[in-house]
Amino acid sequence: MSPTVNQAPALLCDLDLQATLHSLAKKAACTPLKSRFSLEPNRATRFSGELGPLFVDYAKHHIDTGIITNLCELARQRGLAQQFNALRAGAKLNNTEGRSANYPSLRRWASDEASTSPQDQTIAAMFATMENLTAEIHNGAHRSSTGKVFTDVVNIGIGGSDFGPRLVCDALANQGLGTLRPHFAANIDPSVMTEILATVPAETTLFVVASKSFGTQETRCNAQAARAWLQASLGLEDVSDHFMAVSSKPEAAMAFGVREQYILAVPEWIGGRFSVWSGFGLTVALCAGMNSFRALLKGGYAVDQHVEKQPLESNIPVILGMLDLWYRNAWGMTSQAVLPYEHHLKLLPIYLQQLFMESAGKSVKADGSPLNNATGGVIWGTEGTNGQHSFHQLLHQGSDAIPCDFIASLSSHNPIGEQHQALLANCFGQSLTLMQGQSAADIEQDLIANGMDANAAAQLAQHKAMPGNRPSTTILMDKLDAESLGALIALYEYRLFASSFVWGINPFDQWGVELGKQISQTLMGTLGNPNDNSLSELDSSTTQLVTRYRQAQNK
Ligand SMILES: O=P(O)(O)OC[C@H]1O[C@H](O)[C@H](O)[C@@H](O)[C@@H]1O
Repeated sequence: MSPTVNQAPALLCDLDLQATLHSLAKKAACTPLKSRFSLEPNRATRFSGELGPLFVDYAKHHIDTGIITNLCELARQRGLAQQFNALRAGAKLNNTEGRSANYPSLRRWASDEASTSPQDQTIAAMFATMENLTAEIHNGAHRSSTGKVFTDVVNIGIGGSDFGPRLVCDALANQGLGTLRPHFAANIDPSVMTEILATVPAETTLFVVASKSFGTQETRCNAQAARAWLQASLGLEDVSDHFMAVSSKPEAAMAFGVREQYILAVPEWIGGRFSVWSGFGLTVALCAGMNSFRALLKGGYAVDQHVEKQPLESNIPVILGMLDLWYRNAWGMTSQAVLPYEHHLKLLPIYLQQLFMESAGKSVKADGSPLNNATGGVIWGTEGTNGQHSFHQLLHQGSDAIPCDFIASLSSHNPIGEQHQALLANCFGQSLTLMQGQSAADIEQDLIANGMDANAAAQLAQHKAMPGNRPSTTILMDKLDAESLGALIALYEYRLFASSFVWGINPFDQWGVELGKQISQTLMGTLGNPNDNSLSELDSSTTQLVTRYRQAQNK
């Protein structure tokens, strides 16, 4: 290894995150990414590692050994290891709601590690109910109101009660894991439910109403619509055989009309966007099998083990979390692209949008004091190669550098000729191009060599030049399955925790979504009631919108 890369800057000795990171970044920016590879022949092995069923390569980042040491030292100074211990011990890290966040305990259930703590017994009871409900549907013990075996499951839920099971069911689709067809209704837009109901058979469709609070407007409306449709289609008043519920408020589910034995109760401390590991995975168990659900947890458990046992410097989720913080706070980067080169991970970007943006979209520390640094940025992306014919232009030549995550499986469940090889060639080619770029001088020379006039070549070369030097991570798995998916989700979860804990924010609450809900409830009355005079209290823009809606109803 070259001594220039190995020279670690002095360890961080103060806690002013912004200032210390800036001085580190200033120094790091002097070495272009591609020259880091020539300076350090072992760079790829040094900055990569196995994480359960995943292989993570983070060598194409603006880092060297010294920077990693410094970032980990910062994490240490901010008490990251203690925070992880507290998380595992069930401390109430979600301080604004007085709840713990012990997600590893859910995944431990799928391991051989036995525990008799009261919390683990509650978890075991939840999964036993889940297993029974699933078995009764699969073996036909629980049938529809007309005595038929169920063929379709509609998960009615939104946010954390939708994204997780939707992602997992889509990821495992077409792997021959189950016979029940999954459908997902989240949005309150009536087109969603209408279109699902047009495709499912009333006699053999089971609705899983998934809502932690059982008070969410979208979910209640969609569940009511489903019930009315079943009653009308089957000519029956009692259609309760077609409903199951997953909730932390079983009494509210019962009041809605779900029978007690079909309610899967989930402990209150499990937050929506972390709930795929819990009873909220019921639709996964129904449609892909309980074994797949267990394998998902096992994949997550492998990451728990890694995070618990590895020192910070070789702790992959911690390093990725610190890189998020590095780019956000020291390089001023505002967004992060998630680019799955695997069709069945196409929902990962929207899953991660909720996980990261609802968790780290905060402007105060956990103790309520103001932050003097930026926190979570924007997460976005789509499946490769579609993005290459669209926003990759901005990734390559736009004025903002955006770190990218490339995620791929090494073999396909659906091979056709060399298509999967071509997919991977595109994936690896994109991260290489983002890093390497191409100078205007090289392009100009090529153009002239191909006969272009020197002036025209000089001008065109400016448009074609690629700045390069753009960082990315590549995450590989042998084949997409429940276990690798579980590891992938847990990796992102810990990565989020690492940056959040170092920032000092509470990543487990989401107060920012509440006011909008209240206002839309008020507007619901205003929109529907022409005699409602509260319009005078609204701004002129909102008044205009409400008036247009009212006029449209009278046309
Ligand atoms: O599961 P529910 O109680 O219906 O909540 C569904 C979703 O709505 C809330 O507004 C939160 O923003 C999400 O974190 C939550 O997952």
